[in-house]
Order: sequence, then structure tokens, then C-alpha cells
Amino acid sequence: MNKPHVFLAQSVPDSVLSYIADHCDYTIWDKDEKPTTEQLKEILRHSDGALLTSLSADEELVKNCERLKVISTATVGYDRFDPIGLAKHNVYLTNTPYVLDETVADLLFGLILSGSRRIAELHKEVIDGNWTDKTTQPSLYGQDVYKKTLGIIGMGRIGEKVVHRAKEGFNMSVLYHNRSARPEAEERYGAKKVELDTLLEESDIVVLMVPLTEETTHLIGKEELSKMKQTALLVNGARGPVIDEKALIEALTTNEIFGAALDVFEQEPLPSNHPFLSLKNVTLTPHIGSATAATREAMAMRAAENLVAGALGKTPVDVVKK
Ligand SMILES: NC(=O)C1=CN([C@@H]2O[C@H](COP(=O)(O)OP(=O)(O)OC[C@H]3O[C@@H](n4cnc5c(N)ncnc54)[C@H](O)[C@@H]3O)[C@@H](O)[C@H]2O)C=CC1
Ligand SMILES: O=C(O)C(=O)CO
Repeated sequence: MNKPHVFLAQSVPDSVLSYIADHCDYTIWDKDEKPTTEQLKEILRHSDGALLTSLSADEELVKNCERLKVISTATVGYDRFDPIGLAKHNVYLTNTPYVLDETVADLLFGLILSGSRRIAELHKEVIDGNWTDKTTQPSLYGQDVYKKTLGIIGMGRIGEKVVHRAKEGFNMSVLYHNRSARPEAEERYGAKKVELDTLLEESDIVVLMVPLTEETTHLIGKEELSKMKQTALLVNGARGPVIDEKALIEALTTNEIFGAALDVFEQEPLPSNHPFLSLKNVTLTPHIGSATAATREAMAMRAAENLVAGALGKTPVDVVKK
């Protein structure tokens, strides 16, 4: 029997490629520039499945792809894909939940610590040869993390791992804002579900961990920032557009809040003239929430398992239901 054919828009670890090859024939896109929409449509017309992590897909892309059964992304976030549009043409969208939760929560705690204790800012002072008596003056003091109040917006898989670290490691109080109540988290961590405004007003550290949707676009803007404490830190591990960056830059420039620690941005990579780059009260990382060798390999394998299952005509484990 002929093997199904899958398209890989990017390379994958050898172990993952070998798993795919056991079940499918494959083509890998090996050019530096991404395929154009027209090139992608043509490729997908001849594919049973596709791994499109760094690309996007909607109804228009797949409407003439009779063979196509699955589009897999090696990410948990799927805001660049339209699961409903794909489903209209019997194409599953799959993502990679669970396997990255602990790793992303670790990074978020790195951001919390760096932003609160000014690690990135003062690291730069040391590197630049500016370590003088003045470096430890009160105006450069940080904020405590231990026993402070963490406000988490988006108490999902990753949000709960952040809360675990906050409670078990730092004895923090936890407020959360989520679409639905999470009674187990309330019981286990003493987390309290509150309205967004209350969370913003009462938290010392506000962490964003919601998916990017119409509802969460610019969830944090001028008005929301004005409700935060002047000593508060805003941490974004979700997606850039969840924050209105213009409003955040204004709040950081006028010290309306203490600082921001950000892994995701409205435009990625950040343009070289971006105002964030000249602010001191920010920690910036280049969207590395899940970027450890082990976790990225686990994500690629999970994405491959979904891809292979779909291409073979089975129902993949991680079908995105919207
Ligand atoms: N920086 C990075 O590298 C990474 C970023 N992410 C981002 O984090 C997001 C969350 O991932 P998971 O925790 O796995 O997702 P999840 O689906 O388990 O959790 C998201 C939570 O947000 C809540 N939510 C959704 N819309 C909301 C709204 N309008 N208001 C309040 N709560 C709302 C949901 O009820 C859910 O509990 C992903 O969608 C992705 O965009 C995920 C992994 C790595
Ligand atoms: O999985 C995701 O959604 C990411 O942003 C990268 O891990």
C-alpha cells in the first residue's frame, strides 16, 4: 500500500523525521524564505497532511485540497490558524498542549524575577562597566516577589503551572481571571477568582497567559494599565497583541507601573528601532517560552504523531475544537 504524503514546512529533529518516515512519504521545505500562498496551495493539493508551525492556514488555503486531512502545528497557540474554516473542508487542525507547560512556566518565572529584581537592567549596567556605588542606590532597588500577590489572567494549563511555582516556591497569594472557575486550583493554591479590574488593582505581578482571540486582543490597554499599582510588574507570555503596546510604552515611560517583562510582541522579531529597546524597566526575550532542547523535541514529536494519525485517516489526539 502507498504511504500517505506529508509536507513539512520546517525541519524536525532526526528522531521525529524517522518516526514520520516510518509511516509517510514526506517533502521538507528547505528554502530560507517561506513558501508563498500560491506555492503552499499547490503543495497542499498533493499532500495528505502538513506540518505548518511557522505559517498560517485558513479556509481559502485548503478549499481545493481534496487529499488534505490534517494541518499540524508544533505550538499550543493556534491564533494563526482557522480551525472552523479548515473543518469545513474536513481538515483537522492539531496543536501540542501539555508537553510544554512546565518549561513555559519556568520562563515566566524567569521573567517575573528579572522584572522584579531588575536583573536584565542591572546585568547591562555591569556589562557596560557602570558598576559603581550608585548602582546599589535606592532608586535602583527592585520589588520583592516572595509573599507578594500574583494575578494570573488565563488560568489554563500553563497558568496553573505558574501558580504552582508562585505558591510552593514563593508563598504568594494568587488572584486569577479566567473564562471559567477553576475549583481545584482554588482549593490547592488558595487562588481567588476575581474580576479583571480587581486583579489589576490588587496584584503586584500581573501575568498574561490567555490565547490570542478577538476578545483578548488589547485586553490590556491604557485604562487597564492605569488600574495597576505603580509598583506592579506586567508579564506577557501569551501573545503580543494581548497588550496595546503603545499604551504600555507610555505607562513604562511615565513610570505609571514599575516594569514589564515580555516574551511576545505585536511584531516579531522586534524592529531595531522599537521603543522597548531604549527603555530600562523592561526585560525582553525573543519568544522563547518553550525553547529548550527537550521540550522543542517533545513538541515536534507530538506534532508529528498528530500529523501521521491525520494523514493515515485516523482522528489525531490533539484536534483543536473551536
Ligand atoms: N511565549 C511562548 O512561547 C508561549 C506562549 N503560549 C501562549 O499561551 C497561551 C495559553 O496556553 P495554555 O495555557 O496551554 O492554554 P489553555 O487553553 O490551557 O489556557 C488558556 C486559559 O485562558 C482562558 N481564557 C481564554 N479567553 C479568555 C478571556 N477572554 N478572558 C479570560 N480568560 C480567558 C481559558 O479559559 C483558559 O483557561 C497559548 O494560546 C499561547 O498563545 C503558549 C506556549 C508558549
Ligand atoms: O506553543 C506556542 O504557542 C508558542 O508560542 C511556542 O511554544
